[in-house]
Amino acid sequence: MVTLQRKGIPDLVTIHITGGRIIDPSQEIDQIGDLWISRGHILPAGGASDDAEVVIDATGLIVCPGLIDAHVHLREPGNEEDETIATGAASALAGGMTSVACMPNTIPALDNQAAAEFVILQAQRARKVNVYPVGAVSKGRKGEELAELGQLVAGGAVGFTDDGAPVASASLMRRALQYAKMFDRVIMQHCQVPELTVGGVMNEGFESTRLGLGGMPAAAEDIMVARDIRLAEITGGRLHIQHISTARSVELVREGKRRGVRVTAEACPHHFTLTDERLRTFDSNFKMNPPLRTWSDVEAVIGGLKDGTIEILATDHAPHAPEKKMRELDQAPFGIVGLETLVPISILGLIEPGHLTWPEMIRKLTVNPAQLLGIPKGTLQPGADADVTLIDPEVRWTIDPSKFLSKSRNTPYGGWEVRGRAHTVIVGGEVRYTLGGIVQQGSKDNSQ
Ligand SMILES: NC(=O)N[C@@H](CC(=O)O)C(=O)O
Repeated sequence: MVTLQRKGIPDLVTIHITGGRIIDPSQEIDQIGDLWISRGHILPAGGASDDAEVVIDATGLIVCPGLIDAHVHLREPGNEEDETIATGAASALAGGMTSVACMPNTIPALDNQAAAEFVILQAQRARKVNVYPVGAVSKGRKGEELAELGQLVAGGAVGFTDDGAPVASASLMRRALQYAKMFDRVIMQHCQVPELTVGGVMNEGFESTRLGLGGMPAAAEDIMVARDIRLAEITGGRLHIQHISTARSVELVREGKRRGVRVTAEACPHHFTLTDERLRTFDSNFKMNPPLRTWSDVEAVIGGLKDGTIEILATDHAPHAPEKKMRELDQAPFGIVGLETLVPISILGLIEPGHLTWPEMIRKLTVNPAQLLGIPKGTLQPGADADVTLIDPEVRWTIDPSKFLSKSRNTPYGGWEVRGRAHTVIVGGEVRYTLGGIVQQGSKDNSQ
């Protein structure tokens, strides 16, 4: 329960969170205790001398560093009918995130300093979560010429990707890995050999043959993962494999790490909870890129999450307006929303079956993505920015897409009965969300 001892919630008050299970993998903490926040920062244990203006009884709740999603699409500019930075940030907040990294496949592409600065400005205006732009690797995401990576970094870009499309050219990828090293930034790759997926709608295999739908072979991903690990090895650059989906790719990353290559990987909830059999419904909410694979791939992704080969959980939140997603399966765009279902679906897929412990899962949503993006987040250390997520791990609820704060509804999980969700979300020392909705704060909220 949130008790306000003053009328309204003023900015940057002192907050006392009592009796929660504090899980902070950055400090190897997992214990019942209190957390104090004042003037936007975490206080040392023992807290403030004065009474707190806001007291949150966190009995039965998990208190952890604000969750970070390293892979979201916010669609602004260019496709505001699907999502805007403000609605995407609200959706993130409702899902328990305090920071997200947004992909550059906007129209125009996020490939220059002004575009990166625009994202940050819009996020500040929305005043929901921190939004970090990821710049394009190539100008216009055309895969021909390197974008101005240095200027993008100056504009606030935390990494580079042409996501939505791979960097198909090996020589361009090699140069990107070399060049980004100068800024200690990561190249995030949507791994797919494009020639092998032309006309593909779903995973290539038994199900696609049965349904008569164009296939996207697992090898299209595997080959690109193998190539790029080798390129990361010869350049010494940092490579991040986005939305890993095949058994062979997981094995390649595992082996690359063993050799000391600077490679990391992320997995999305749909790739460890769903398979290509779902396409038998011809429902476009099961159409995403990379596609849903087979059970052996799902098991391999879970294996990679368990042994640390895959150190990051991310949503690939890809909103598409209903009129687009309702087209026939081969015409509908790839992608599903994910921000508001990340926590319960990860509990369902990873915690309930005993694949990961809570601290292991929270590590993949806090300190690990913070390291990937090079941002000073993902920790409850004294002095850190007070980005904190309280999770109710037991509350049972039914996923109802009509209630999403995202502008889009394209989820495969509608109607699923799940357990666990964000209870209260604090960003920069401000309570911005509690179960039941966005907290309106003073006159400043949404007005600047
Ligand atoms: N992941 C998806 O299925 N869709 C992404 C782009 C992409 O990666 O294809 C989108 O922007 O919609």
